[in-house]
Amino acid sequence: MATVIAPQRTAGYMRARGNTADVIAGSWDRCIRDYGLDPAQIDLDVVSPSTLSAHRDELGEVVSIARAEMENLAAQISGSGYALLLTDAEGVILYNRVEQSLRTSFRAAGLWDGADWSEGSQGTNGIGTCIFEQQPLTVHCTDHFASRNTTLSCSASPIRNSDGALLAVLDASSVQCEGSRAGQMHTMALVSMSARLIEKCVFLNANAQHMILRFHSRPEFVSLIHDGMVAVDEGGTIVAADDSAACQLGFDARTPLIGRAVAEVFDIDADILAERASDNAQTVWPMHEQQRGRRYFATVRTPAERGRSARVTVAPSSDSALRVSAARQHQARGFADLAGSDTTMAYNVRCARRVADRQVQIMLRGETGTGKELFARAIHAASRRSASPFVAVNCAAIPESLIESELFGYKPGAFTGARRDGMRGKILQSSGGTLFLDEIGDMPVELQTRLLRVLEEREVVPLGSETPLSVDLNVISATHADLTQRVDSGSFREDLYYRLNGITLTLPAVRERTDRQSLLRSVVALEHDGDIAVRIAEDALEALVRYNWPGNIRQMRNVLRTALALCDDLTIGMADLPAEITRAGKCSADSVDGHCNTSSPTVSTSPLDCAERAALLAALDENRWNISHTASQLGMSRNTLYRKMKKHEIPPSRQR
Ligand SMILES: Nc1ncnc2c1ncn2[C@@H]1O[C@H](COP(=O)(O)OP(=O)(O)OP(=O)(O)O)[C@@H](O)[C@H]1O
Repeated sequence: MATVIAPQRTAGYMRARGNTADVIAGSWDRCIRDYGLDPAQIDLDVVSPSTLSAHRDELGEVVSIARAEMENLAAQISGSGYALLLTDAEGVILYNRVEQSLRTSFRAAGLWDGADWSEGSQGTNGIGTCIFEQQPLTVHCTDHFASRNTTLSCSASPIRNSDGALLAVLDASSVQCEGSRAGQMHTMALVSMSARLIEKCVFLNANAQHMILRFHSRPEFVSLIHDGMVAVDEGGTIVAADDSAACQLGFDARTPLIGRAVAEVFDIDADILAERASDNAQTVWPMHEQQRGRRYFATVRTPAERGRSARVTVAPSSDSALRVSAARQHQARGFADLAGSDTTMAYNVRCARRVADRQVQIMLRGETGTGKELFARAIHAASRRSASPFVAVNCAAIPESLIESELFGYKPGAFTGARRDGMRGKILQSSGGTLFLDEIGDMPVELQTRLLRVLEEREVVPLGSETPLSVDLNVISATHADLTQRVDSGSFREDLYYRLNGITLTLPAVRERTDRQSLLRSVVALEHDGDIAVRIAEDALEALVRYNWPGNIRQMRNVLRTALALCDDLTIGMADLPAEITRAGKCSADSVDGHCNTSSPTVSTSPLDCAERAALLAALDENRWNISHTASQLGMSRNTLYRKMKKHEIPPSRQR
């Protein structure tokens, strides 16, 4: 018998059918052709309690990891009328998180433990279609195939195991079809972030017996949801990798990474990894990828049998980039503290003081961790705006789909998943004060257009509203990238670039600063709040000054914080510093840039050895510290090169 589709729904279906690539149209097609479903005749299948319990057992600890994250997510969307659901890969709901007052309506809609929401059973729906497509998606109102489900709006994201196979689905559903499909983007982004976080925990637990390398091109993103993770066995072979690792390294899938030696992919091998692995994996190391020499930062976690218990679950307030960014420490420091005796910093402070109150938009440039945000806070504190808020937004840390609502805010009920009372965006929150837009180069182009309009018209229109609100906006922006290149490539609007760039101040990297000693002392003072002064032993101070600090002041703070915790009698010595830094201290006084130049007092001082060492360093520099390229230029194997570097105490990656 032919499937009958109600007339008002046929039009929507036919429109969708015009686009065969559309996932909803594809799903409707399957419902009719493959599953033989009739939209008016779809009943709910519910498994028995014993079958439900068997489904839960099969997923094991994934259920408890997911439940912990669902608590966090529920706190974020509370009051928005959404239920959170966890299903297995067959579409059976294993666990629900629904507010007490909404339980009856969700139960009536079939969004309850034991119900089967696979596509073959319920037709097109968030859970079932997500399982088929294996990608995050929203199925909104009449996108649903079954007539009985057209009041639902569901955003679902797959959860994969460490081999990439589908394990479960996390879904946020509403039983009241409100707003547009596009309005679900906010909910979709939150659900996807939670699903990624659950996958991270699953990956760590599944590979507890291996070393885990977590990496990102920016040090502050290491150990957060966007970092790449690879598991490496004792022999140095990559045994598992996640999608983010593959994507950062330029692969379409994880498979090309599996089975490869870690030393083929990065300029590190199993020995170096084992040396760097630690229980808590707090130390962030620089390393380079072999193919193009791209630099990353990484932590290495010890295998479970050598470290403490390695079972991982989601912390009560999970570590998404958003939350961490908000928690960053930025104790106020005035210009006087920041300038030091470095001439570039002194120039920056002089310029900033002059323009702070002159309606000149300041753009700060500098490598990561050079103190751009702290500098922006100092500008704000020195300006007439200091009594009003300083509001910081890191455009790179917020998923693209959330930047708009974060910046411009939204009206109550602007989209489902939104807070009931709406939200004043960061632009309005900063009115009268200063809006600090960090990593402005990562702002999507459409939002650049909206920001430009706000800057020109001094009015902001929150999402879902038509009423403009006036705003007294002062923007300080920051970037580590060369924005002129982005302007040339069309990914950054030229008019916005000139609007924001009244003056550019470039903060020097630590290795370029001439006041490294006083900077170190100032950071120690900041980290140690007791009355008694902390001493730094002479050799330790020399090593700290000589090291070239790729992560700049942020890395300096981390190293000194650990050293302060480890040191005896409030004296930081060589033993309290990481090996990378003490190696720098062993170099001769004429070393350059924190790595040894031609000789090392701890190894042979024979002229032949010194010459070999100098030749190795020159070749490594020439090849941007790419081990494969250097080895092939010198006509030796990578292993021989590593052995020689070890002999001459040359660290495996240049600390840039
Ligand atoms: N002069 C300073 N003295 C002491 N600590 C500092 C100084 N400058 C920066 N810091 C600290 O270094 C860390 C990094 O600073 P900040 O976040 O301002 O750098 P950033 O350049 O904005 O980094 P990113 O580009 O990665 O966002 C912070 O913890 C900050 O408090």
